[in-house]
Amino acid sequence: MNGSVTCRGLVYIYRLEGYDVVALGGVDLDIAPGESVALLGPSGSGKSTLLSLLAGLIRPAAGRATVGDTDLAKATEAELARMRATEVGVVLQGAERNLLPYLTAEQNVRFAQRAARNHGVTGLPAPRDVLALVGLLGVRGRLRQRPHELTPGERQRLALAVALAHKPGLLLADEPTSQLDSVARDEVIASLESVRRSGTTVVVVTHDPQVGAGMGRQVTIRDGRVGGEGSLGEEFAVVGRDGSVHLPPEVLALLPPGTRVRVHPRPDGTVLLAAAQAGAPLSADEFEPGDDAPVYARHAAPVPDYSREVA
Ligand SMILES: Nc1ncnc2c1ncn2[C@@H]1O[C@H](COP(=O)(O)OP(=O)(O)OP(=O)(O)O)[C@@H](O)[C@H]1O
Repeated sequence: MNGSVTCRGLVYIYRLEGYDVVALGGVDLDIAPGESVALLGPSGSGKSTLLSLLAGLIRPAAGRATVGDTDLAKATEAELARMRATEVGVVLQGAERNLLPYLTAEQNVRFAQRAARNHGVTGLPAPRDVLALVGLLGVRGRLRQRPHELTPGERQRLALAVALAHKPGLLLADEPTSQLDSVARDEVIASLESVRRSGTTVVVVTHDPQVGAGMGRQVTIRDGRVGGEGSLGEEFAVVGRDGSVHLPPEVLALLPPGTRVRVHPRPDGTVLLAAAQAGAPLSADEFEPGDDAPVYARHAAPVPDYSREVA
């Protein structure tokens, strides 16, 4: 597997009782094989959701995403399970969640290879080699120690080793340095760099600028969309199952809840028109993109038509 990632107009919606949360509102992103990328952005911007999608743990609501040769929207459950077992390594937030506490470091890595073996993968690396890759081999006999006997930094590197046990083409790590001191953090950054040098694509969600600086490229996610690095520079809103539209925050600031808007279909898209002042006349004909817009048309926002794509 070549470890590449492609996302086009990727949308994910959490369906909750009575309302939807649009976690990703049209992500465009390309990651080349062997790249290392930090996903940065404020809390709640959709970073972990994107990671879960790339890991094949959840499915896109709309848009396209491919990891290597796997089309994440079209793959069957069995194909996604195979991808997870053979091609993608995932480090969940919190090292302990990735480790079995009663197994030694070496046994943890060996255990993590079982799923790949069950899928017929042969020629897996020796656990010692995987531990060496993340810098854990030869550290005071760590091989035979259990997770609680390791330092926090070593535990996190063991979590990386477990995710790499089946030699995946793509490593996805969610906040691998949270709650580590600066020395341990630097060790983890060095391990990630060594993983990248081995040819594995590395995608890391992080709040830590130092971790971001240690990656080859930083991609910022804001409000469920990729910043200037990878987007087409368009703003997206998504039509929910009940027909409601979740507007981007900057548009919501102009059109607060309760605002009356006219929805005007046009050949080139759909336009929302809202009066700036009570009683101001509304006419879709008066809105011409690029024109010196009248005051009420400044609030017009073209909304891409996702209604056929969102199931
Ligand atoms: N299981 C869930 N159910 C409902 N909404 C969710 C769920 N998980 C995340 N969300 C919402 O989806 C949006 C994106 O969340 P996500 O966890 O992907 O962001 P994040 O950038 O990883 O945040 P953080 O940096 O805090 O981990 C947020 O509005 C969040 O509240």
